[in-house]
Amino acid sequence: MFARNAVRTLTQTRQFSSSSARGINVTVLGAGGGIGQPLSLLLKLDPHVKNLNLYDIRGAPGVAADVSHIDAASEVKGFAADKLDEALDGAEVIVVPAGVPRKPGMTRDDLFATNASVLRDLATTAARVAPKANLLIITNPVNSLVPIASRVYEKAGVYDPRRIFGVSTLDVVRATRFLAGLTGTDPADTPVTVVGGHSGDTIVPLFSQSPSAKAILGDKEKYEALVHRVQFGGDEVVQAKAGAGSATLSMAYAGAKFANALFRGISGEKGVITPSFVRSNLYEAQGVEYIASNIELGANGVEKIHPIGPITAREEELLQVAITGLKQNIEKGYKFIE
Ligand SMILES: NC(=O)C1=CN([C@@H]2O[C@H](COP(=O)(O)OP(=O)(O)OC[C@H]3O[C@@H](n4cnc5c(N)ncnc54)[C@H](O)[C@@H]3O)[C@@H](O)[C@H]2O)C=CC1
Ligand SMILES: O=C([O-])CC(=O)C(=O)O
Repeated sequence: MFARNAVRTLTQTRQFSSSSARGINVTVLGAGGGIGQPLSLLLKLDPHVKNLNLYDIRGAPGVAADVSHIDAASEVKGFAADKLDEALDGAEVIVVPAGVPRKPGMTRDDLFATNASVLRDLATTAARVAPKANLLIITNPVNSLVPIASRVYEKAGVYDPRRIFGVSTLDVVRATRFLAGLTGTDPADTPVTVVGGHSGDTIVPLFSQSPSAKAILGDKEKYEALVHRVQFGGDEVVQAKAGAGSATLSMAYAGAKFANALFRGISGEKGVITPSFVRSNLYEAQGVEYIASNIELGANGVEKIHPIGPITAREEELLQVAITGLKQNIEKGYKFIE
């Protein structure tokens, strides 16, 4: 009796929604890591996924053997270091958490020296083997690595700006959770849009667009503390892990959540809207070619970039600070690739 109920409950409360599931081929690059392992687990549970290829320079076949025993429909395969082409063959969505994480005292930009080459090399192969796949970049610094990947695809003659995403969903998840913690509401009822980039003061939560944040907006001290916590939430985890890395579980959740939104868009669901760091003309006039804002996802990736919408004078100030930081981060990426 208990077992039957438990099984039914598990099936009925699938983690991610699937109004229109169709089989999608997904490859994870960096699947053996702190994010890669739980992310692979969550992708295995997503009913949109048909084939799940797990690649890493270390340990992917083991992770794949483990995840493949889970009783979900998708087929899981593991690929060792010298099998990158095979891992990418036929991919429609590529999720990349490959690279080094921060230790206390480091900024995300300090990861550039190592991760820029990792991303450039993986993107070069992805552009050759699966040029039409959607590329979801989790690796930091996102603000610089999305421009690098874009240039790699441009040089390969296969650039489609609608298909390269910087995953900034963890900022949305944090803003939503932290606000709900203050207001006592269910996070599901208090979504927050976060725009800008993914590091420190380039992260701009738009609490004025969340009705439940009204009381917080009126309390300057509380509001500023909340904004700061969203902008530097990553540091909180890095410090608490004390040298053992940065956010992995919440990031795996955020990565799987964004991937699920993309899967739904690809599968034909209308009105799937969430923030992501993408090529955008919203602030091009100010010299910024990439920025996170709400985007609508569809068959070809980014179907529509939504405007920032009405914001407060303080949010406009935060956005201008973000734009200054983003310009430098993007320029650094471009310089590296040239
Ligand atoms: N976008 C976001 O919101 C977030 C991004 N991150 C970033 O995600 C990245 C990964 O973090 P963790 O999983 O904690 O690190 P980790 O060190 O636990 O795992 C990274 C994995 O990447 C693999 N790897 C390294 N070079 C590779 C290559 N050339 N090809 C394939 N795999 C390769 C490693 O073998 C390792 O298994 C870091 O750069 C981190 O800063 C972390 C949290 C949030
Ligand atoms: O803080 C880090 O280095 C990892 C990250 O991007 C986050 O947790 O938002």
